[in-house]
Amino acid sequence: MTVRTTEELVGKKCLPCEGGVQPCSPQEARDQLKQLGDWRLTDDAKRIRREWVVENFMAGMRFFEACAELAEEDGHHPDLHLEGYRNVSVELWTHAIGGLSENDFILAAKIDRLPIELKQ
Ligand SMILES: C[C@H](O)[C@H](O)[C@H]1CNC2=NC(N)=NC(=O)C2=N1
Repeated sequence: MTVRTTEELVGKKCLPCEGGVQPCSPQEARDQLKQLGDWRLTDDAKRIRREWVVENFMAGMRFFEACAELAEEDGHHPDLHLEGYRNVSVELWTHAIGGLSENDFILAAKIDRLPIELKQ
């Protein structure tokens, strides 16, 4: 997988993924993550995850709504978690291949640009 800048990723659209392609390697993922916000590679190297603390529960739900609109637009969907009423985390992986593809980094770059009401 070619490492792309945030600008390049934001300018791309997720491609339908029907499986049959190799997930990107942990090293490729780590190299690509350097271009993004505070995303971490999960221990199994199959997903990327970012966390935020938002102002309140509804701020979390508004952020999820914005993520959902992105996902529907791109046809690629995050795992969304809202725990302890203000702890938001988003996980991205490509289900069809059981690991990471460029789609995940495209969506992460776009999520990084969404408005979010962080806890003051
Ligand atoms: C055809 C289309 O690519 C699939 O239905 C999409 C839908 N959204 C998806 N989202 C994620 N995260 N992984 C997938 O493999 C996936 N597949």
